[in-house]
Amino acid sequence: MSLLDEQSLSGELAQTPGWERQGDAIVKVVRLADFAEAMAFVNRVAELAEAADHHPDITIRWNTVTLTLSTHSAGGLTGKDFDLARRINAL
Ligand SMILES: C[C@H](O)[C@H](O)[C@H]1CNC2=NC(N)=NC(=O)C2=N1
Repeated sequence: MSLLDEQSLSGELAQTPGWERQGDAIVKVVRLADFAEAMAFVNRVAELAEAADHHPDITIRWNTVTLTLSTHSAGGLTGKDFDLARRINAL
């Protein structure tokens, strides 16, 4: 999977609402009702990540989940990140 150039990144971001670029990654912050809902959401993300064999960095602070996606093996953003981001958006 090859790194996306700046023009492709802009196009992908425009099709991936709720995610913002942070350097070599894209980030989404999701607020749930409470910690239990945050954990349930993270577990659904985990299922998608396992199915895709592509895994976000995840932090959980009570009801707030921060997902960070980057393709570590490529050293930056690839189509895999945006594919998974859009699957997460569809949850
Ligand atoms: C062996 C396995 O396919 C790799 O380690 C995968 C797993 N999940 C991954 N997730 C992410 N975000 N980047 C990777 O490069 C990556 N590599």
